[in-house]
Amino acid sequence: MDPEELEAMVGAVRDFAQGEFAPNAVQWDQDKHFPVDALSRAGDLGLGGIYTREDVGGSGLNRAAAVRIFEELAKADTALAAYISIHNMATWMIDSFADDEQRQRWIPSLTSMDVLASYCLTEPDAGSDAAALRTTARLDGDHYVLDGVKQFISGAGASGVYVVMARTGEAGPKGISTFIVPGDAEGLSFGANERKMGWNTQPTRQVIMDKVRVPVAQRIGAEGQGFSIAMKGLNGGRLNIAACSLGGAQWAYEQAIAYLKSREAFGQPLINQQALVFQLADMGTDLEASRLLLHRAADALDAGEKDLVRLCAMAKKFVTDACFEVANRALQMHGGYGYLSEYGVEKVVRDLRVHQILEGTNEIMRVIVGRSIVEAGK
Ligand SMILES: CC(C)(COP(=O)(O)OP(=O)(O)OC[C@H]1O[C@@H](n2cnc3c(N)ncnc32)[C@H](O)[C@@H]1OP(=O)(O)O)[C@@H](O)C(=O)NCCC(=O)NCCSC(=O)C1=CCCCC1
Repeated sequence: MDPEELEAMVGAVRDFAQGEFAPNAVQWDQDKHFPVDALSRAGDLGLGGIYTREDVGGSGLNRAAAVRIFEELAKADTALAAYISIHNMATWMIDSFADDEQRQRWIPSLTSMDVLASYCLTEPDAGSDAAALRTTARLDGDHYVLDGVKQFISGAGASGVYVVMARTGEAGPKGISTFIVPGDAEGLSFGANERKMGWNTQPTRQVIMDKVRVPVAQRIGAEGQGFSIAMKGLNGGRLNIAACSLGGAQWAYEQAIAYLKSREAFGQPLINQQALVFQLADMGTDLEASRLLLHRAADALDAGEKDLVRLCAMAKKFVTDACFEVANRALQMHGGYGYLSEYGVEKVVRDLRVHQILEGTNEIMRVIVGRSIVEAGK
């Protein structure tokens, strides 16, 4: 896609998100409503397979374009943008690692978002130490039989496709494989919708598998390749989540500037207070630095650079931490109004907080970056 086409696409996404998501986001958040109809319209715009190949209905864009798109979506509803990110991650994993027959079977309905997807790695007793997962997939003739529980699964219950990492062999990362489990599989059930601080425009539930039979053909990649597939999905997922933090924080920052210009105190507009303008200077700098690091990492992922894992982890850690602080400061600048739901800023703060925890905590991002620094000596 040439730069002009990309700008047109980003503009179309902005118009769509501002028209469809932004006017409803606060109410959806209050009602804990997952707007699947709006997601279906996002699918019409090509947002179900942003970096999925075009022959199966994907948009075929690169990761640098994807982070632009997630930033725009998140300005309208950060939590819903984050769900779209997860759907894209799961769709990409099937597109990249399934055989052609499976791609043709599953991907077109995912790229159109007629069917939604969930990514199932975390378990009640295996979060940061993902390679310790205990869900099993036992071979039985031409099927695998899956047993186990997945925790904190976005979209669970509403999704029609679950990309599940399960153990087919030895302990540790080499014994894990990846499966496509359809939402109507016998033996599949879901826990209650979790009550959360934020991310209320998407459901989070356990996915419970009790002797779920899945044809061998629905294993994606080779046996034992599942951990690597899951981590490769997460490299891009971490950038998308960072882009969602950036979009949410950029929106909150612009709201704060407008508020400071309109609000008078002590006989003059608040924007005349240098203490506040200095804060805006820090916030604007952090947003720009976040954007630069995010795009550096996206370019590295696009080019398959040797350091891509380190750069994705750096971007996820830096951007989600910096942008949470920006959004929180924007709330403070609104005074008491920042605490009211109708202003929308407190929703962004609640939504962004979890980005420091999920898709690898920011402590795990430091583990990844630290290991790489020690190994490379720089
Ligand atoms: C980094 C980590 C702590 C490492 O683990 P170990 O030391 O056990 O494994 P180790 O020896 O580092 O590695 C094994 C193989 O795996 C490759 N690989 C690892 N990372 C990556 C990577 N990023 N990209 C490509 N390959 C990777 C590694 O090279 C090795 O392969 P090799 O043996 O050399 O052939 C890993 O477990 C991790 O990251 N946890 C965070 C999980 C975590 O992020 N959840 C998030 C779950 S999803 C989530 O939170 C969601 C929330 C909301 C909804 C969506 C999902």
